[in-house]
Amino acid sequence: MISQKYLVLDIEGTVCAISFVKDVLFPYFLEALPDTLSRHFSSRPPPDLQPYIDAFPPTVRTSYDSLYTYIRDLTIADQKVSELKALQGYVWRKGYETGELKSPLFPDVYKAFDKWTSHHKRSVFIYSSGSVDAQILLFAHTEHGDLTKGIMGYFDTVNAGIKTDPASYITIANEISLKVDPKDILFLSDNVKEIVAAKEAGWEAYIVERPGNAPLSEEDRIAHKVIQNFDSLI
Ligand SMILES: CSCCC(=O)C(=O)COP(=O)(O)O
Ligand SMILES: [Mg+2]
Repeated sequence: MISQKYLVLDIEGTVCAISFVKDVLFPYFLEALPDTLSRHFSSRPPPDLQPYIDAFPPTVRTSYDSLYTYIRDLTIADQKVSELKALQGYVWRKGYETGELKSPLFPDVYKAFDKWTSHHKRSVFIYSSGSVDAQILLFAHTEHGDLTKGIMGYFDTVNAGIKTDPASYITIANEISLKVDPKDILFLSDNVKEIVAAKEAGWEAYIVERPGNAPLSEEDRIAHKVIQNFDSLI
């Protein structure tokens, strides 16, 4: 059981496997990309797509080919840039709404959410490089139903900042409550640089070591608390 009232969770490598993002979500996006861009470059471009395309640099928006190559390369390189993340969320919406995409969260996550939100009166927030829209879709369409009722707020690189910058965690703490003691917030992530940034902001932070995550060094294990699931936190 934890003492912190506020929990802030990373997504990829923490509540779901990296393979779900790399082997399911990204391929879905890359497969849908040609059709999405063709519609944008057609004689009747969908108005709701326009702002997502406008966010890319004007020099690459000049033709289908240059925009396609630019976005494909960013995706393959797993660049955490906000315009790419926003477009991915736009494209994934259809997959989630048709049932083609379902988020397979680790089994302990469902159990922990239930306990934290219904019994223990913890407030759960999400902080991911994926866009807020993409985060909401992921939690609304899990293999065990919609978890969004238990989530108090969502943070991404647009409304909070990059995840390796301590200033982002200060922004989030202020959004949670201006009166919050940073020690009362626990951040869980697979990424050691994010854990370091959160701790610099005064938060408690644990590394989550899930199957398929990047290996941790001995120094990481000495410097930080490492957990393999959420069972010890409920
Ligand atoms: C919620 S969107 C899917 C995951 C994603 O695109 C991503 O970049 C996740 O990064 P995280 O910060 O959750 O490790
Ligand atoms: Mg992660």
